[in-house]
Formats: sequence, structure tokens, C-alpha cells
Amino acid sequence: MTENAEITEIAEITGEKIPTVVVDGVDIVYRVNGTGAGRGSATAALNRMLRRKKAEQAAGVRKVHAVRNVSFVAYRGEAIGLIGTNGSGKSTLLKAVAGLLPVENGRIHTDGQPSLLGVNAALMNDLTGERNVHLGGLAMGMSREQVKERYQEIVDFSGINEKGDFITLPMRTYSSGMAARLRFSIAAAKDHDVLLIDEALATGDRSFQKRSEARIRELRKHAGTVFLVSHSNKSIRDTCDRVLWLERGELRMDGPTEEVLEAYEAFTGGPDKAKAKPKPKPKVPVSP
Ligand SMILES: Nc1ncnc2c1ncn2[C@@H]1O[C@H](COP(=O)(O)OP(=O)(O)OP(=O)(O)O)[C@@H](O)[C@H]1O
Repeated sequence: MTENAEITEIAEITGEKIPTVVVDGVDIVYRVNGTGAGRGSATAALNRMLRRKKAEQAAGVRKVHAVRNVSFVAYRGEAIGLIGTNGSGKSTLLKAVAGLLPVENGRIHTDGQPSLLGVNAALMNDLTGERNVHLGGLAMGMSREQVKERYQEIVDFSGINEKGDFITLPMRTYSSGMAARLRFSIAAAKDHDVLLIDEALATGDRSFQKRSEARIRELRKHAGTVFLVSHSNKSIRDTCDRVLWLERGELRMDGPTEEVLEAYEAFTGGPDKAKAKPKPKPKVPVSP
């Protein structure tokens, strides 16, 4: 049994909750340079020469306040869904928890090493899937031996070889779904203290999604905490027991999955499209 699993078991017996991520009054602000109007045009260049100071002001820095005063505590063994409409700050918050973005105000504490698994996580396109499994495994903190031991498991889980020997081809020959599956499989091969998943499940086909969901449930048992950003309410329902709803950077709701999703679905105008019942066809009057 791993140390994490042991601690989780002790906590279950004693009924004690162990915090893994503490987000306290966090604001995140992006600064975008060169947002002055017409910077590229000839008139703008002439204007700059004539009225230098004003033009520089116009080309100033614009701030995007992506996350506003967000606070929550996540505990070991929890799987937390992050939902919200486009641009509501989910990915930004995830990146900040992973330690990849600085916060403007507030603090983020994490117990253990957070790992961000994004659809865009970098693997090398010119290298074969096989080489990427090795490099990716090392980058995730596995030893050479561990990567060797788990290599076949990773490849089988990804299903990359289901349609032929693709694992020995460069990754640039993979479809975007295949590449995303390989990324997820590499990251999921390791137990994580805090695993942050950004939309990874949305990319695979249904059978891969099912495998990933089962793996997330397993990771929860062995590891600390799993965060999942997704626009699929179904994935959130199947994997998470708690949901944070962000809207315009603010934490609008934090609670049990069903409660928060119900409120969110009312806000967005209904459940997932895939689940929505088709409208009954208008009856055409039959002429005699
Ligand atoms: N690199 C960046 N520079 C400037 N602004 C950014 C940057 N990345 C995101 N933003 C802005 O921050 C806000 C939150 O974006 P974020 O990507 O976190 O939202 P999201 O909830 O993950 O959206 P989606 O569901 O569309 O993926 C948006 O207004 C977006 O325009």
C-alpha cells in the first residue's frame, strides 16, 4: 500500500478530513501588452511619430481579471468538478493551483506535488509515441524502472495500438484524440497527490472515456485529490462528488455534485445537449 493510500485509510477510520489544497481569497489577473488601437497601420505609425507620448499610452497594458476572490478547501480522497460557462476562469484557476500562474491577491497552499494534465500538455511531435511515453513518464517524476514496468500498461490503456502499430510512429501522425489519449495515459499511470485534469476526458471516444473515469476513481483511492474541468455534465456526474461553479471569475456555488449541477443547468438552460430529449415533431394535419 502506498503512503498516500495508508494516510487516506487512517483518515477514513478516524473520520478526519485531510486538506490537500487551500485556496484563500485568490485573484488572478492577466496583463496583455500592446492593446492600443491601430498599432499596425500606417496612420497609427505617423501618429506615434507626431504624438509619441499619447501613442505610448494608447498602446498600454490591459488587465484581464480572470479569477476574483475565490476561496475553498479541498480534501484528500475528493474528486472535484470545476464548471462554468466559457471564459469563466476554470483553466486559469487550475493553472494557479498547479503553481503555473502567479496570484495577484490571496494564497494557494498545496500538500504534495500538484500535476496538471491538460489536453495541451507538451509531448514531442517528432518523437515516436514510445519515446514520448518514456520521456513523459520521467517528466511526471517516475523512475526509469517504473516507466519500463508500466510501459505496456500505458500503451494498452491508451488504446493507441488498437488500429495497428502506431506507438512506433512519430506523434505527428496521431489524430488529436489519439494524442490526448496518450497524454492522459502517461499521466494516469502514476499516483498523484493532487491531479488536475483539464477537459482530458472530452477528447477520447466513449470507451476511452469510461476507462479514464474508472482510472480517476482508482486515483482517488490511492492518491490525494482530483480536480476535473469539463463542459460535459455527464463526466462530472460520473466522476465527481463535489462541484465548484465559477462564473465571471467568481465562485458562484460549491457543494454536492447534483445540487450544483441542477442550479448550473437551470442557469445555462438545461442539461447536456446529448441528454436532452428531442422535441416532438409538430403533427401535420392529414388532409382527407
Ligand atoms: N493568456 C491569457 N492572457 C490574457 N487573458 C487570458 C489568458 N488566458 C485566459 N484569459 C482570459 O481569462 C478569462 C478566463 O479564461 P479561462 O481560460 O480560465 O476560462 P475557462 O473557464 O477555462 O474557459 P473555457 O470553458 O472556454 O475553456 C477569460 O476572460 C480569458 O479571456
